Amino acid sequence: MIEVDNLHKGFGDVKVLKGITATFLPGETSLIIGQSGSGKTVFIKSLIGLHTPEKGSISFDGRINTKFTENEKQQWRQEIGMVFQGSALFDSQTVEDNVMFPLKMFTDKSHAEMLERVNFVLNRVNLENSNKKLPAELSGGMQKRVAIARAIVMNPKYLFCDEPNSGLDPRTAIVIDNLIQEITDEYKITTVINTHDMNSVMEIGEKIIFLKEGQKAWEGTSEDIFKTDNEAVVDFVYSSNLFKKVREAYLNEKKYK
Ligand SMILES: Nc1ncnc2c1ncn2[C@@H]1O[C@H](COP(=O)(O)OP(=O)(O)OP(=O)(O)O)[C@@H](O)[C@H]1O
Repeated sequence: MIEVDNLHKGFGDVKVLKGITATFLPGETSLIIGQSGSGKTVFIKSLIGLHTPEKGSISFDGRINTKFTENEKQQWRQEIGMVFQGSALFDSQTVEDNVMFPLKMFTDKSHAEMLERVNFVLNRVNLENSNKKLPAELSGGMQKRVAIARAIVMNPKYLFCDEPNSGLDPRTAIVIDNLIQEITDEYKITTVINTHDMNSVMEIGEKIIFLKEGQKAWEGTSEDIFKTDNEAVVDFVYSSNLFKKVREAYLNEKKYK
């Protein structure tokens, strides 16, 4: 479980995060949404320790990240998996080497043991038989699956994804979303995703946190988002005519049931 308490972060005079409090649970996929500039990236960077809070705290199963000893920090880093925008794979390394990288870096497993784990996670993301391929030989969706395999190879407690669907067609995006959600549930990972993708919000929004100008302006599920009359959320999520119509249809259906 990750507990964020009254998190403040700014740069110089610019206040970006203004007192965010939120809880993220194991086995749950949480989405952070909000307009460009609302602070989503600063929030996720704070969670992974790239920004130090000015005020407030972030605790990982009771351990406050700013109070870690060097050893605890090392341990915690190994408990984190990350999927970045654009997959961030090493272009000159094969799929197998990309996925094996964290194991080489953090463990003293034998090559055979590492390979067994790599094959297990590649199989889990439906990418068997691609070990010797280079990223450039794969589609965008397959590259994302390699990135997910690499993120879970260390069996993380916490998974952070920054725009995991960027650059993917809607169908592939749903496959990736569902994969992240399944893995989260299966291995009871605490997963936090930054997204612009409203399809994701509708599909996998077990918990959605809406940021507005650095504050948590709303929290709920994808069910709740249809029903909410929070103006800022409605404005943001239903800025597309298609989603507006979906919402109207949903509300009408509920009314006549
Ligand atoms: N390192 C930094 N130094 C100064 N200002 C920063 C820094 N990082 C972010 N900001 C500012 O913080 C604000 C929030 O930025 P952030 O990147 O978190 O927004 P976002 O919600 O992720 O936007 P987008 O959806 O466009 O990625 C912006 O005004 C940005 O200019």
